[in-house]
Amino acid sequence: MSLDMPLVIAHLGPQGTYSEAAALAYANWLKQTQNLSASLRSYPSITQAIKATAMAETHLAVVPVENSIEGGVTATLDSLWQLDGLNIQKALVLPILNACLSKTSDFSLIQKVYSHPQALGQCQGWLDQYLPQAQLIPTRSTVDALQHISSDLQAAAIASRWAAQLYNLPVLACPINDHADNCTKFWVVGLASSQQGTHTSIAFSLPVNAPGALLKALQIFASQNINLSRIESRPSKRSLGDYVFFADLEVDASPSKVQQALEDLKGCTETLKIFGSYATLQISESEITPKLE
Ligand SMILES: O=C(O)C(=O)C[C@]1(C(=O)O)C=C[C@@H](O)C=C1
Repeated sequence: MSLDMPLVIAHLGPQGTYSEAAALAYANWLKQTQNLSASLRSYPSITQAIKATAMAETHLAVVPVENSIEGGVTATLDSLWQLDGLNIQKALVLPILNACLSKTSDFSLIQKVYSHPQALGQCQGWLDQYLPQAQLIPTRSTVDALQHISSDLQAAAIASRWAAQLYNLPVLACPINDHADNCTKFWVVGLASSQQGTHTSIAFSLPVNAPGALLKALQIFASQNINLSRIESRPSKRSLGDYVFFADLEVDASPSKVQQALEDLKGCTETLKIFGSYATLQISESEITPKLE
């Protein structure tokens, strides 16, 4: 990969996923603010998109990290814990308006609903109310769900309205997410170091599974008056009850205090990963669906 070549951005594909929309919004932002051109490259899984960037096959990856209804995207958190060298360059927050797509307009005919597990979870209440008879089937992305409905009148898929438009499929209902303000945060990750921004993200494991071990780590932030805007645990996969903790720290007012806190944190964690500091871009519905009225 040479520095002269246009930026390549990895994302979960195929064409028409929310991840592609986030990657496009970021590419547009790069063009407008830095006159940089970027091309997108789609991968069959979030893990593969992140790995491609860790191995320098692409410059960046745009991956979902957290949804306002469903919470953390485990493939992203687990990959960032396992791989080395990646830093968060930017966070993007996208509104997510899910649509129910099907070739039938008769709800009572639908026996199967396909989608990405995050999208199925975001519409759980709607599915229970309108399609209680349907079996919910997870797919690798919202767009991967669409192949199942092209010839099956008993199937529906959950995807975006622009995916419906792109693949010429009818929208039965939209939006169907259980909360109107449904949004997903994406991280732009890359190998470059990132030191400026409003938030710093970290992940750590504890040396002992003993009373007070987590408290001791968190006390460092409390005593430096650093607010945590998110804390989340994932199984370490070593043994039952052993966890890795992911935290986002607000750095705005006090980058030097955060620096000091991270130094102190090294002393009471087993492994500490620092993913860098970054700013957040809010993307509006009109920026990601330019072709829809
Ligand atoms: O399947 C897609 O379209 C994706 O981009 C993945 C994904 C996710 O993993 O959270 C992205 C945003 C939405 O929350 C739903 C699904």
